[in-house]
Amino acid sequence: MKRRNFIQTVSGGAAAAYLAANPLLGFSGAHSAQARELSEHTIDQVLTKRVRIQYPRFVSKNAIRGNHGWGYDETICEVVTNQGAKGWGVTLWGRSAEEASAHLVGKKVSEVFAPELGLIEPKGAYADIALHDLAGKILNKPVYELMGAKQPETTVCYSGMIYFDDLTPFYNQPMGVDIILKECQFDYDLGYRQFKLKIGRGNKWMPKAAGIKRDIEVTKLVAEAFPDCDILVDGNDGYPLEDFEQYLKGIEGVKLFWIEEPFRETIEDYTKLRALLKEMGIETLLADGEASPDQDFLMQLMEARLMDVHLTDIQDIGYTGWRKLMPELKRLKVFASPHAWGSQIKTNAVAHLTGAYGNTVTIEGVTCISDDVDLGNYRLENGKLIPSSAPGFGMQLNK
Ligand SMILES: O=C([O-])C(=O)C[C@H](O)[C@@H](O)C(=O)[O-]
Repeated sequence: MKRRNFIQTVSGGAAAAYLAANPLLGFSGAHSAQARELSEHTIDQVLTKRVRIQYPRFVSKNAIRGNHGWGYDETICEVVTNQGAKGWGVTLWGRSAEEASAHLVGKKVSEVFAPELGLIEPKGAYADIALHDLAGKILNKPVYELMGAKQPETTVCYSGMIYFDDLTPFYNQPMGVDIILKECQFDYDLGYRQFKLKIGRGNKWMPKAAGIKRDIEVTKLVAEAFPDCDILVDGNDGYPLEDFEQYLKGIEGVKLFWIEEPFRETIEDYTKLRALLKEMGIETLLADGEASPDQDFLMQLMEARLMDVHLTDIQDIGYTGWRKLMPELKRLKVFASPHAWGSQIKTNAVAHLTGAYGNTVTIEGVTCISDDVDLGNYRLENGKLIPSSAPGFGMQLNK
């Protein structure tokens, strides 16, 4: 995976230049007072913990991966200061706990973190999200406010938990398409008004023609049963362009809010897909950049106007990386939707980021249950996710 280093590009001396070029709302005079408060805390510990996250139902396969199951153990980082303040969050993939600990322990919070920027040095990346929570908790502000927004911009939130559950055996028989409708109803009752359907059953799990037929059937059934909801589809890079054309023809008349990662992104295939959509009179958004993102290539896609929504995962470039990316997306007229699959811990954290920066077309919702984590006061209202206004991310570790 190629990671354009968004954190590095704003580190050290470059940080001051970056800040000068990207003034954010709400920081002017508050700067030094916040820095002073953060300087009263010295980091004592950078801990790694595991918390159990459970899904409200079994989550099955997507086009490329087998059953996701009932949940998983999430690795989180907790940062503790000499004053007893604690902040925590999911870690960044591929970043080192040891490096973060060596860099952060013994330093004042203000030396490693600036509210208007995020992490100052990339060495602390493992704790990037935890430091945002910590700073919010010390300054007694929700993270969106820490980043300059008095009130969060609220965004619709889609259910990202609808997998190929029709293929899951129940007493040795696949459950069939009804289960997808039941799951949509379950999510509707939770407050979702957007459903993301996984497609690409023919990539691995069904004969190709039957898989495309099933994808079409499921999409049409959901559209018919929930006319007041948006439908998003995600091929997880498992839908070659020719097959995807068949799928689009099969669902004629169904409005898609977005098409996500139908195939591994290339300029050539996305150019053809754009042309096809135009020819078929289909208006939708093209969302990409989640799976093994190559940020330089994504930039090329965006500049060529072949991608409408940027999806890189929050654990990939982190909070600080996303904060750097957000103004670039606005300049390119591309929407944001930091990918949050995995757990509600991520969904909730993303709601603060998008709450502060806006320009987000929807947020990935993953409803969870956990004995280890109090997931805080987040609400789905009219399909929109309202972030907690408690300090930090407003979530607590139960043990
Ligand atoms: O957009 C999404 O939520 C994903 O594509 C998540 C993936 O389905 C994830 O479950 C995986 O990697 O298999």
